[in-house]
Amino acid sequence: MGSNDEAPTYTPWVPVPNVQELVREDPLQVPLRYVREPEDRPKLSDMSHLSSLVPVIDLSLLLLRNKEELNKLDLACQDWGFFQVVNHGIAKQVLRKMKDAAAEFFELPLEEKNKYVMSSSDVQGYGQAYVVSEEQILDWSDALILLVHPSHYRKLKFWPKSPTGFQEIVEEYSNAIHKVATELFQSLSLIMGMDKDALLGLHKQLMQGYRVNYYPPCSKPDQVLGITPHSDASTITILMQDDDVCGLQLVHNNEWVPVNPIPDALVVNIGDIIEIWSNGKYKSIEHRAVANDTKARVSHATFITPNVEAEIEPLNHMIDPKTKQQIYKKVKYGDYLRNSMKKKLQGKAHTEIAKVETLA
Ligand SMILES: O=C(O)CCC(=O)C(=O)O
Ligand SMILES: [Fe+2]
Repeated sequence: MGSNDEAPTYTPWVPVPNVQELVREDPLQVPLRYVREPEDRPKLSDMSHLSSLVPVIDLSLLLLRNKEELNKLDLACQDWGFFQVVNHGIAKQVLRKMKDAAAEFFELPLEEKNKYVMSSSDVQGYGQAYVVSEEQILDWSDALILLVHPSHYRKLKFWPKSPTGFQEIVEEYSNAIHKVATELFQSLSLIMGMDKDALLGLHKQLMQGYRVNYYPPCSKPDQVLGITPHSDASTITILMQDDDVCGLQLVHNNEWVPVNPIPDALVVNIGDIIEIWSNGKYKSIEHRAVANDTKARVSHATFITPNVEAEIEPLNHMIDPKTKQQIYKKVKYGDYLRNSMKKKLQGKAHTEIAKVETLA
C-alpha cells in the first residue's frame, strides 16, 4: 500500500481469460475452471416470490425523519443487511445515461477495452479482480473498476474515453450516489444512536469506488456463478441493477433469496464496516450473482468506505454494557481492505482479521 496520498493498489492478480470474449468465440463453451462444485451451484428454480420479502425503504421519508421508516431501516439492517431504496431523488435520466454508457463500453471490441486493462498490481481498470491463484474457480464476469473519491486517487488513464461522455456520466452518477449515501448515513447514524453527522465523520475522508460488473450469458447457468458469494468490505454498497435481468441473490435464513429489480430503485447492502461499528447488530450479508442463458446482465456497484487511514472498531455505546462482549477489534481500514483484496472471494472469510479471538 502506498502513502496517504497514493491510490491503494494491493494486488497482484493472476491474469485470466476475458469471459465476454470466451462467449463471443463459442457461446456453448464453459471451460472447467468456471464449473462450481455441486454444492456451490445455483438452483435455478424460480424463487422470485421470495424477492418481495426484501425490505423497500423510501428515502424521502427518511429525510423527513419519519419514525416508521427509520424503524423499518433498523429492522432491514438487522434482519436482512439489504434493502431497496425508492424515492432516492436521482433523476431517471442520470441512471439511464450511466446504464447506456456502460452497455456501450462493454460492446466495444476487446482491443479497445484493453486500453484500460487493469495491470497486475492495481485495483483500477478493466479486467477480472480477486483472482489470486491458478487453481481457484473463476467467476462468469468481467468488470471495470474506478476509484472516484477522493479525487486524487483517480487514475484517468483507466477512465474510458469511449463511448463519448463516459467520464462525465461516471462523475455525474457518482456525485448523485454520493448524495444518496450521505443522506442514508444520516438515518443510519440516528438508528445507531448517534448524531446525524457521526457516521460520515467516522470515515475521516470518505472513499468511493465504482465497479461495473458485466455478466455474459452462459450456456450452462446452473454450473457457474457470475460472482462468488461474498460480503463487501465497505460501509455500504449502493447497487444499480438492470431493470429486466435478474441475477443478484442474498442469504436469508440459509436460503438464497433473489433481489429482483424494482425499476429505478437502488439496492443497498450493509458492508463489513457497519457490522464492525455496530458490533454485529447490523449484518453485512453474503450475496452472489447467478448467470442466465439468454441475456447479458450489467450491474453498477458503488462501494462507500472509510479512508484507508481510519481506524475501525465497535462503537462503545453499541457494546452490551452487561456482557461487554466485543466481537470485533480495532483495525486500520487500509489493512482490512488490503487483507480482503489479497484473498479470493470466499464468503466472509476476509472478516476474520477483525474478529476478537475467542478461547475455544
Ligand atoms: O451484480 C450484482 O448484483 C452484485 C455485484 C456485487 O456483489 C459486487 O460487485 O460486489
Ligand atoms: Fe458485493
